[in-house]
Amino acid sequence: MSDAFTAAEREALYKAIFSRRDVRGQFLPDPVPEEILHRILEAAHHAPSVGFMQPWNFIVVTDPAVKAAVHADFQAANEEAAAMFEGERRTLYSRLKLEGIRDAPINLCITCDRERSGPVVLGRTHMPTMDLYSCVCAVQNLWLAARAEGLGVGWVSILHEQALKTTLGIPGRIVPVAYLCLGYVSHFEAGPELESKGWRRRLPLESLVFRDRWEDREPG
Ligand SMILES: Cc1cc2c(cc1C)N(C[C@H](O)[C@H](O)[C@H](O)COP(=O)(O)O)c1[nH]c(=O)[nH]c(=O)c1N2
Repeated sequence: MSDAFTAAEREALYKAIFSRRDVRGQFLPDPVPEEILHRILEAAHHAPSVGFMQPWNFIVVTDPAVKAAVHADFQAANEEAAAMFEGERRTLYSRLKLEGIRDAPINLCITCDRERSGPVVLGRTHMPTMDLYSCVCAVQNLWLAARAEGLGVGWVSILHEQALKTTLGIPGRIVPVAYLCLGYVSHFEAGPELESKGWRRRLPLESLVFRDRWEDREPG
């Protein structure tokens, strides 16, 4: 058997990549079957990790009371965030829907245990944040697998780290990397909502690619 993907397999992978969206407002209340949740968590668990550290944990939140508490944390942080923008930009910011915490049937916090495999980790010695980046790889695996399952995912980072830790009872050494809203959706948008709502456009790829060395030019 060849190690290469067939054309259809390749297409399916790119379809997941290009049609994955950050979902905030399109969640349906339909329950997510346990075996599907398990499949996407397995996908996350098969992410690469520095020194094969596998520093992640997955806190699956379904209790409406816990979701409501996280939503209150979001609201407090979001008011602070809105105040950082001026004039029209603030008005636009305030109109954006930036979370689906209470609408999504499942919320999922992906955390990083920075001490999982002892103090010396193969590959992390000179770049200590690599364990955190490994957890982000797990997030992306889950996000793409969810898309292939027809499930939407939305990442909510408008939260104070300590407030989230307190609300979820996360111990001191553990870092919450991603708070995700997860569930079936009415539809997937064709492109990023921040683009369709006029917040920011996708930069042209060519403007971001350098050859051999850093080039001193602005993207876009
Ligand atoms: C680390 C990180 C953190 C956040 C996000 C993403 C990532 C990678 N995004 C989603 C972000 O806005 C979105 O990915 C981009 O706008 C591109 O859109 P698509 O993901 O392609 O739909 C996001 N979106 C949102 O509405 N509220 C949020 O708090 C965050 N936080």
